[in-house]
Amino acid sequence: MTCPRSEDCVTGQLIVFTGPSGVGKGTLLHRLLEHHPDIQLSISATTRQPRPGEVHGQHYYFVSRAEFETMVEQGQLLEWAEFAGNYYGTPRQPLDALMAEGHVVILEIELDGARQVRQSLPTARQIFVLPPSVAELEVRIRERGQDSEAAIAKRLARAQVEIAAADEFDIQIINDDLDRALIELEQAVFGSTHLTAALPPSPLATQPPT
Ligand SMILES: Nc1nc2c(ncn2[C@@H]2O[C@H](COP(=O)(O)OP(=O)(O)O)[C@@H](O)[C@H]2O)c(=O)[nH]1
Ligand SMILES: Nc1ncnc2c1ncn2[C@@H]1O[C@H](COP(=O)(O)OP(=O)(O)O)[C@@H](O)[C@H]1O
Repeated sequence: MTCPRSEDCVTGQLIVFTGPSGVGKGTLLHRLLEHHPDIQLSISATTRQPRPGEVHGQHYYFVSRAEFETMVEQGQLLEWAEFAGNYYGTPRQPLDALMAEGHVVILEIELDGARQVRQSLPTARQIFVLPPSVAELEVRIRERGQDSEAAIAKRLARAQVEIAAADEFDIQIINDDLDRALIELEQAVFGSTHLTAALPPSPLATQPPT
């Protein structure tokens, strides 16, 4: 993470980024990293099968259930959870290295994992992304076309529980208009009183800074 004036910069900042399946987490993070390539995304381990276009070691570490259970037994994971019939977890060692280098690191993880991190790393900033409505969430997850009917049903059922927990998080962002949600995410990550003031105006900002 490079900053024009180090005293204005928050380095080694951990961000937890949570939201129901299909809400737009991956889309928002992809756009955020286009504008802020220094931000690091933690690469999770999962037992889910790769989706078309997903690459081992880039999107996830795709592992077997036995391999995942070994990672848990050996304490290799900062947090882990079962979600929609698969395991997901954050490898501890690569995260520790990125944090030691002073990066802004984002964990894109589900609710149970966010709760574990809230206990173990309470200084992590926790952000929850909400859909404009549950109906819109279902439209998005269906139109994405990457999940079976059974998976969609499990994920939508879980979404109700996750949405009900949104107020546990430091910041809530409604992903209705993507550009506006992205500006809110940028400000949530950098802190509206910290880096945004030190950075050139975001190419995303359509409003003059207040
Ligand atoms: N607890 C935890 N959840 C994770 C991790 N990696 C991904 N997830 C979450 O697992 C859920 C399912 O992820 P995925 O199968 O990629 O589906 P998507 O949310 O529809 O893109 C999402 O809520 C992710 O944020 C992890 O390392 N730990
Ligand atoms: N603001 C938005 N308005 C409409 N569609 C969106 C918006 N944000 C994301 N999408 C679409 O919703 C679907 C799910 O987005 P994705 O980023 O895969 O969600 P998640 O990573 O949270 O599961 C994708 O097809 C994406 O193009």
